[in-house]
Amino acid sequence: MAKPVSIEVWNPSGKYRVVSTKPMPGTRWINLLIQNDCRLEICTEKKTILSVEDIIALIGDKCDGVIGQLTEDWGEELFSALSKAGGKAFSNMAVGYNNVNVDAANKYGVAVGNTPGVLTETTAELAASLSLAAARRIVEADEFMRGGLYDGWLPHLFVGNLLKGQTVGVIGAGRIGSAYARMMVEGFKMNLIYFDLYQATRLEKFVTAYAAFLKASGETPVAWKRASTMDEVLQEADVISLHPVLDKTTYHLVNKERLAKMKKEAILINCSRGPVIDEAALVEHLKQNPMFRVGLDVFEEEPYMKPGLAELKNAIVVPHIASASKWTREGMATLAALNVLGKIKGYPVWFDANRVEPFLNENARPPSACPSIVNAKALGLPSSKL
Ligand SMILES: NC(=O)C1=CN([C@@H]2O[C@H](COP(=O)(O)OP(=O)(O)OC[C@H]3O[C@@H](n4cnc5c(N)ncnc54)[C@H](O)[C@@H]3O)[C@@H](O)[C@H]2O)C=CC1
Ligand SMILES: O=C(O)C(=O)CO
Repeated sequence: MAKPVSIEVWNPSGKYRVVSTKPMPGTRWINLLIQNDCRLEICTEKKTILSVEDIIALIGDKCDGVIGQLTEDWGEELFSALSKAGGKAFSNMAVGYNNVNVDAANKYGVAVGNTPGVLTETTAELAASLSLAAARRIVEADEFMRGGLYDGWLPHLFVGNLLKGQTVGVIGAGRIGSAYARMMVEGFKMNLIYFDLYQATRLEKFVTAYAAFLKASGETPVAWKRASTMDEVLQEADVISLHPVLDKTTYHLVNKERLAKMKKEAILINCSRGPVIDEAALVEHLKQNPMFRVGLDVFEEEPYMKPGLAELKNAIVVPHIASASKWTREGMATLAALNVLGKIKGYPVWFDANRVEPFLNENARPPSACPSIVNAKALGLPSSKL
């Protein structure tokens, strides 16, 4: 696409030109921008992943801010183009921003927004769904039914794992990892082992209190442990879910050697980023260990899967849909738009990116702040005292 042909324009006479590289769910984000004197241009090109050239064409000669997607490569070229067009604001419609070169953004003085918090529970719910689906072999059983193979109940038919009393392992116990851990511990009475660079104090308090509740009710209490190494989690847990950010320290965090340390019948879930797992090594491991199961929402080279993965019955694969609930996706769009709008208006940055609820209340005007700017410190942006 040398020049984008299909663009939807809102509020053509608006003072500030804001570009969204994709249509996004809901209308609140559109209304917030146009009520604040923005001319909004939404790229409606029928092409899933826009190239750097496509986005440069969209930015054009004058652009105050861009709302972009995690599929786009926001590096030197795009931040340079945005800066030349007078833009000082970019927001990913995602909490993860491994597609963004923040150093390049800093160089051009462009604020980089992301959308934390609004997708925490939705993403954790998908990780929990994949855990259950893998443990109880739901996808295989569904295919079996639809294939007309069911000819009556049998004692051995699709026998899976009981989660109750087993151990759930979480790697990266931040917002999403902690929410997932709470769901699995409270929902299925699993014990918890986690590994993170930081202590997950609130999560530990929650599991301690829940264990006390179970004990007082005459039930076996759940237990928790903060592992001092990731390998401890891999060796001890029955279900392991990956929730770290993707950076240099987490690239291929789960590789051939680490897979070999896991239990033969373990379940591995990935709703973080594909490259956290060495996917080729995973395919080999799945082939060698038919009782080992995985639930994957993300892939090393999206939208592709490594050869062999699609044929494996012990793998459940879904197309990066962990944050795909209506409320969450509309909220992500709102946060992304408010990041860009806030920077254009010169608003300060919200004091706590973990508490973005005031921006999501549809019945109230959002605070005059940017909800979450990841390079606020580097750019010396003021913080909101609200
Ligand atoms: N599949 C999907 O649709 C979605 C994927 N994500 C991914 O999930 C990631 C996590 O999101 P949040 O929980 O909101 O972020 P967060 O920042 O609250 O949590 C990330 C955690 O990873 C930990 N961490 C960093 N390096 C680590 C390492 N080497 N080993 C162990 N832990 C490490 C951090 O200390 C932090 O606690 C995002 O960065 C994004 O890539 C997020 C939402 C939806
Ligand atoms: O927010 C993210 O990081 C995603 O992967 C999409 O929800």
